[in-house]
Amino acid sequence: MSESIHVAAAVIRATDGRVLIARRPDDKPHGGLWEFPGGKVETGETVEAALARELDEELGIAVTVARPLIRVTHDYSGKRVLLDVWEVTGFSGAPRGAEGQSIVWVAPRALTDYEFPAANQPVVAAARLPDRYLVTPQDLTAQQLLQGVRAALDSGIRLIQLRAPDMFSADYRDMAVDAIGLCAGRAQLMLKGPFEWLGDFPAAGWHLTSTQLREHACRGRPFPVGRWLAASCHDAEELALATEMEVDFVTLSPIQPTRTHPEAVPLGWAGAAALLDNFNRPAYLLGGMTPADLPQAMQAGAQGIASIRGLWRV
Ligand SMILES: Nc1nc2c([nH]c(=O)n2[C@H]2C[C@H](O)[C@@H](COP(=O)(O)OP(=O)(O)OP(=O)(O)O)O2)c(=O)[nH]1
Ligand SMILES: [Mg+2]
Repeated sequence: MSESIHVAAAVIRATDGRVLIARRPDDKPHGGLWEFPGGKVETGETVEAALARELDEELGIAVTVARPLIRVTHDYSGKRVLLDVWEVTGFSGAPRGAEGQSIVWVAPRALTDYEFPAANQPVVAAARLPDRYLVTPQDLTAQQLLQGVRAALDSGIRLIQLRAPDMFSADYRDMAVDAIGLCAGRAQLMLKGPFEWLGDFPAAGWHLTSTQLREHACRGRPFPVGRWLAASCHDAEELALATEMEVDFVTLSPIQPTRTHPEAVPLGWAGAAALLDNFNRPAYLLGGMTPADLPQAMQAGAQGIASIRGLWRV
């Protein structure tokens, strides 16, 4: 296959969280579909320079703050595109459709109402997901857990995994119901438990263990898109299974040595970056991460960090 076309694109986020999308002109490839503004990186140009140039040309704005969000490789019938997507949170000027295209500011959850080119599915997921994924600690009472979830919501956490491996099943299920109620309208809750419970909590997303992933990946997604599906991955093989199963996002671990899994060999930053280079979906780095690690996690190609102790406040 010929070399891929490198494209710089922007998820431009306003202070109220809404994202700017543009309608591709009818006479261009994928005409009429919505897109994240951007265009081809020119020879000798850095991605950041291309991003700044395209957003000036297409929207008349000057980028001041941007960070790497996700890189997606996609084959359009023999034409390979590398979408290099950056999140832009600072710019000067008022965006307008400088090439005559329609533009619209959309709430993240409403992005799924718009039709994008095929490569964009993981980009839309990345635009909807936050940069921190809280995983709840073990060995807590239900009351302590719910108190911690409340504190996390108040501190701005928007994605939470209810992990309670030592809890009896009935207690976990009760707590799941309470946690779903607490998170409603404020955060996305992800449950982790026996595969047979999948259908019992439709308001919650589902986070598969790597064992469940290995066992069930060949059958594809267990439920349609629209409900979040995630998986725990530790190596290239599991990331490939996550792609096969069409999960929405993954955790990749361990990055650093951790107390939870002292025996596991850490991937390190370089190991994580190499794995993510060949993976097309949002990934949270897990294992010894704190919010201070966010910039480095993003540079490594991750959506952000997942953490137990690094994000738990009580
Ligand atoms: N900008 C952008 N391009 C996308 C997205 N999704 C997607 O598949 N693409 C593809 C379509 C094109 O094949 C390629 C980028 O093309 P483009 O038409 O924006 O390139 P450009 O701004 O340099 O335009 P031109 O000078 O070639 O007219 O990437 C997206 O969300 N944003
Ligand atoms: Mg363009």
